[in-house]
Amino acid sequence: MNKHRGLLIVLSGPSGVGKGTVRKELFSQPDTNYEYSISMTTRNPREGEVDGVDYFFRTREEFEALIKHGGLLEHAEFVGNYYGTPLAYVQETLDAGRDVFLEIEVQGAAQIREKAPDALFIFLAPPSITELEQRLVGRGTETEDVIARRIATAREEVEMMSLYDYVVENDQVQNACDKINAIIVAEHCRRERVEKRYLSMLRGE
Ligand SMILES: Nc1ncnc2c1ncn2[C@@H]1O[C@H](COP(=O)(O)OP(=O)(O)OP(=O)(O)O)[C@@H](O)[C@H]1O
Ligand SMILES: Nc1nc2c(ncn2[C@@H]2O[C@H](COP(=O)(O)O)[C@@H](O)[C@H]2O)c(=O)[nH]1
Repeated sequence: MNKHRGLLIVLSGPSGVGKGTVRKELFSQPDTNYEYSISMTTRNPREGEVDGVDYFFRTREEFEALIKHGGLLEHAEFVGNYYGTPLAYVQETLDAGRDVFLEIEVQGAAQIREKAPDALFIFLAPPSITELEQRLVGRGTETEDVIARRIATAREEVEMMSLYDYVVENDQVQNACDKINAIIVAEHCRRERVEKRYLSMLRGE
């Protein structure tokens, strides 16, 4: 069994900022050594999305049953659909000493702040709200009405960025990935230093 518990990494930010794009780029790198937690949602799959790969697509009844049975680490209702993080996978992976990467919206991140304050919280910020809107329109996956609701929500979400450990602007995908990787490495080093200091204190050094 591994001595260390894995690190829980939470990447959050408004819809359309590029969380999924950045996450896919991070996970396409051969030396990535954290695991992606696949979320559950009640929204309909977009073209090309696969159940069990992009999301676990479930009905509202199935999702609500899981909430009732404590099967989710966090969950939120976002623009009319439920989204949540299955608890068992996160627990098992962290217990096995592997880092887990979550890509979630801000209400869910706030719940994790309460339950797991030692997680690492990174807010992915857009260069501007205008650019955010252009990205959502350019993605072409939502109706005008849903885009307007997501932008209205985004205006509130960006107010929350000061609650995060780090804010990374997604100006260019590769820049954002490099910064996120550097933050994760730095966080591991910081934790090692804290642990060493604590152990030497216990030994009375
Ligand atoms: N740095 C960037 N510069 C320009 N366009 C980008 C950048 N990052 C992502 N995009 C584009 O913005 C759109 C939204 O990106 P993406 O779907 O990754 O956002 P998201 O934050 O995961 O959205 P959601 O939260 O709705 O799932 C996509 O069309 C993507 O190609
Ligand atoms: N609180 C959670 N939010 C999640 C989770 N998985 C994804 N999301 C976020 O929801 C919105 C909308 O996603 P979309 O795929 O419909 O565009 C976006 O901000 C996602 O990051 C989750 O498990 N919990």
